[in-house]
Amino acid sequence: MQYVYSNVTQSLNFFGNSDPFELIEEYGSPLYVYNERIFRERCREMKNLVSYPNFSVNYSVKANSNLQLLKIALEEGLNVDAMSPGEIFLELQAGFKPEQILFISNNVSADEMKFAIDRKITVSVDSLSQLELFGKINPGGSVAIRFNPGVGAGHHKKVITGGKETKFGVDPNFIPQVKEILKKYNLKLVGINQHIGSLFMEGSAYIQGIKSILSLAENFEDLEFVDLGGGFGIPYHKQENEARLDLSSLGKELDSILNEWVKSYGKNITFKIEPGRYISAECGVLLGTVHAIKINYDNKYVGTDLGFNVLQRPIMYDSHHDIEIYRNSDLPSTKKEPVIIVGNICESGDIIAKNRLLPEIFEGDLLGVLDAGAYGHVMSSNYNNRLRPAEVLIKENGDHILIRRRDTLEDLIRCYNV
Ligand SMILES: Cc1ncc(COP(=O)(O)O)c(C=O)c1O
Ligand SMILES: N[C@@H](CCCC[NH3+])C(=O)O
Repeated sequence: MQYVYSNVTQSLNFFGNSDPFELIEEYGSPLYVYNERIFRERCREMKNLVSYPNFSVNYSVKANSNLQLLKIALEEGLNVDAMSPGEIFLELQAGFKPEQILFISNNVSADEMKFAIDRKITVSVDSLSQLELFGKINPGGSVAIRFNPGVGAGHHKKVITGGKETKFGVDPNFIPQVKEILKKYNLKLVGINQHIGSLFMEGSAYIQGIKSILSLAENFEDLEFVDLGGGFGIPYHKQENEARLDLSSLGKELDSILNEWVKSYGKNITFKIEPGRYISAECGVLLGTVHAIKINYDNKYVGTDLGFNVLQRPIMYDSHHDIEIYRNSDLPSTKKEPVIIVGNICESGDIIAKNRLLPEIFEGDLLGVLDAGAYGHVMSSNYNNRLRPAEVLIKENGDHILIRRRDTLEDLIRCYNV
């Protein structure tokens, strides 16, 4: 097999003892492939972000909740956040204890809130009405609150979750009402949290957000934790040598802010962070197959099985993913040309890469979509009644194992009443 374009995965020995053609032959195309070594490395980098002792890395499993990866995160000493009863269910299945889970709820039903409370999982609510609901369900209980101190950041407006234009968090102007509701239901506020948004590549907005949430925390006595949120970015433009987020200087800055703050607060509370993408994006490559090449008017289209049912990020946020080309024949690619890489879904927005300058691609080539381990499979769907791909793990010894099977046609009719 030749790496026709880009050797990012080759230099990482990403596919271990196999090559993409062998994996596709065994598990079908398209296919999500995860590298265990890289996943573990990212867990450790986050754990070592600061030297402040009471520090918890809560993996935000919405990025990738494959059960096998959750078990590895648990082995690495991470805790988790959850956004839904489904995520809680998976986390408990993976072996996390209730005290390792923070349910960061958003507009949940009473039953969903009860689901967490019954399992002794801390619930963070993000509106006054949900705080009232919590108080009615669990008077005298312990609760956390998500605040929105006004700072937002992210790679796209759809993923900015702090500031004035988002549904998330409680506006700090309502702190008096928060206190009234806490008192009314005799609730103990154990923690506060925020999340400014997803994907920052330099730490200034994150630090600004932390300063805001810490100054807000001073309104409350005897907190047990402040959760600073996630959003740590990864370089999606590896083929152009994009720099990594400088974790070392971010960690130093954090350490000095946190140590200083606990001194004035008078208690060594726990600080939590909630990274999702940073933990799982780079351990994942989505493999797909080129089935057709065509020229429509002036555009050259590369037709693949990588529809937006499989990876939604490009259609949803115009996100960039680097693409590698693998070939099992001697066909030469002599020139680079702009191509539009498309999937097999019945919508003209079904584009995975627009006007990408790549060496000539042929039918039968495989493509590797890099950094697909976060918000990849979890956001995939059965649109057009296509089957969601299998997920395979390249273990640390280089062998591969199937960690989620591909959908079957029978799966498509499983929920119908016929
Ligand atoms: C509340 C919350 N925490 C954590 C995350 C994880 O974000 P990221 O994957 O950017 O680290 C998200 C997603 O943006 C989120 O909404
Ligand atoms: N799904 C988004 C990130 C959103 C994170 C959840 N709040 C992405 O793919 O970039």
